[in-house]
Amino acid sequence: GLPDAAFWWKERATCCKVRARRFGSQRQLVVVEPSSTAGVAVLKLKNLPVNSFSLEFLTELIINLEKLENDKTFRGIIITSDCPKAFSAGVDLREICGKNPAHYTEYWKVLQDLWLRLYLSNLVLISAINGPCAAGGCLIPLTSDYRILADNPKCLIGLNETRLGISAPFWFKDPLVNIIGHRASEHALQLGLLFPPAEALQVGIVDKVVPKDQVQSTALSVMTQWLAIPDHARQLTKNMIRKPTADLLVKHRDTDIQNFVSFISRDSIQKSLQMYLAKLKQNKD
Ligand SMILES: CCCCCCCCCCC/C=C/C(=O)SCCNC(=O)CCNC(=O)[C@H](O)C(C)(C)COP(=O)(O)OP(=O)(O)OC[C@H]1O[C@@H](n2cnc3c(N)ncnc32)[C@H](O)[C@@H]1OP(=O)(O)O
Repeated sequence: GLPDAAFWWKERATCCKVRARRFGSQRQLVVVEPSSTAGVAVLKLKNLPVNSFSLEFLTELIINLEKLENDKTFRGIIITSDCPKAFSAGVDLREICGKNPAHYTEYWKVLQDLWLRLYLSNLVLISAINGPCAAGGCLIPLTSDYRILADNPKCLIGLNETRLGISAPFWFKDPLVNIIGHRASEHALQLGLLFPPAEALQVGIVDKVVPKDQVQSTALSVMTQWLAIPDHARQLTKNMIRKPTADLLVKHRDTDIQNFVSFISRDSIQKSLQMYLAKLKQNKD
């Protein structure tokens, strides 16, 4: 529950800061701005070109989320993309291709950290999804409290892992099941479906679809509704609903890492990821 998670966060926060010093990059991959609504921050993902989850980007994202969580002036965060091509292309395939087990272990731990930080956040999280959102990229919307998608045929959203010859981990699957239900998840996950906006709304993977230029303003007005509820009551309720799902990862983190590392290290898996990456590079607009 929360004490466990608090323990993990403290320990992992130190690791994140050490890692951030290691990268020492000048690029700002995450931009946080106060919004026009008091108590609301807008967090912009800016890892060009497609907000793929590199280790450096994940580290910066976690540090920024932690700062907001600990800053009592903030009650809610709107998460959006500052990359014209995508909300997020998910796991950076270069992080899970051609590296060694120690790297895969570190990477997976950090991805778990991000998930826990988001899923158990006390703040109201709203995803303003203004671009395509694939596989691991859905980690942010699926751990948010509310999801708004831009009404554009390019804005596909879903867990398409099977199309890469891999499987989504249980902690991607569980929030999806909680949100869209068992049968729809069974269908979406096995076929690796990427939903266009109208279908995404129909299946329930997003809560609202609006024209792209209204995503931000809609997120702010939805946030106002959520902030009308007293924080302590909303937080207790959120924790009560999410704790059983979160506990599964908190309790099985090490096994999950071992499973991931042995799965991703297989030659056959490496081959299919390399093929997918090569295909992405060929299919240029
Ligand atoms: C016992 C069992 C245990 C189970 C253990 C679990 C197993 C593993 C679980 C791993 C979970 C992984 C989750 C993932 O997230 S995998 C990534 C999936 N992502 C995708 O499929 C999206 C891929 N990208 C796209 O579809 C498009 O790029 C996009 C629609 C987002 C944008 O299209 P656009 O045409 O505008 O741009 P480009 O395609 O030209 O992309 C620009 C450059 O970015 C590179 N790129 C894109 N996505 C990625 C990525 N995910 N990783 C790395 N690089 C990426 C692309 O190649 C272009 O690069 P270049 O400009 O250099 O060519």
